[in-house]
Amino acid sequence: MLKVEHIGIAVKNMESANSLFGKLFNIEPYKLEKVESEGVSTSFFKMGETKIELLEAENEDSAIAKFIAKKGEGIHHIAYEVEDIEAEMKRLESEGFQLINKAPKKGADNKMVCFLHPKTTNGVLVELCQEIKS
Ligand SMILES: CC[C@H](C(=O)O)C(=O)SCCNC(=O)CCNC(=O)[C@H](O)C(C)(C)COP(=O)(O)OP(=O)(O)OC[C@H]1O[C@@H](n2cnc3c(N)ncnc32)[C@H](O)[C@@H]1OP(=O)(O)O
Ligand SMILES: [Co+2]
Repeated sequence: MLKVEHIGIAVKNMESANSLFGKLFNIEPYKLEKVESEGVSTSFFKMGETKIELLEAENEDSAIAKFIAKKGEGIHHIAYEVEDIEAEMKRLESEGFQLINKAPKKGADNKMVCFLHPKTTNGVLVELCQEIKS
């Protein structure tokens, strides 16, 4: 794994969260992007070598909606950048980590992603991200 690519934070209202984190960081988000397949809208703040990703649910089936209903707003996941997501998925599965999605899927911010189940990662939802090379 190369670095912490982003930290995902679940928020109820993107507009107010963007305003709050914009004041906190004293910067504007560099990207607002909907990911239909995940039922989320996202907002990214660049923080040095890593990013903060705000996530708002677009529908009640969204993982973010369920998370907020159960746990409230807050840190949702940690994403790591990897060179070769398929190789990492194979390695991690052989190490006993549970893959939530068995194949990489298109995520936000030009990445292919997959998720590891929190019950196999000490309660922290982990996302792997590989940059989609143009
Ligand atoms: C891809 C776009 C973007 C990007 O960066 O590119 C994103 O990051 S999208 C982020 C939103 N999408 C996801 O999170 C997809 C992966 N998540 C899932 O598949 C589910 O949320 C899952 C499997 C983690 C939980 O599923 P579900 O909510 O249906 O089940 P439960 O509520 O029963 O949870 C089971 C168990 O896990 C605990 N849990 C749930 N979410 C989290 C979390 N974010 N962090 C830590 N733990 C979590 C939950 O409390 C349950 O534990 P239990 O002890 O049984 O209460
Ligand atoms: Co993410």
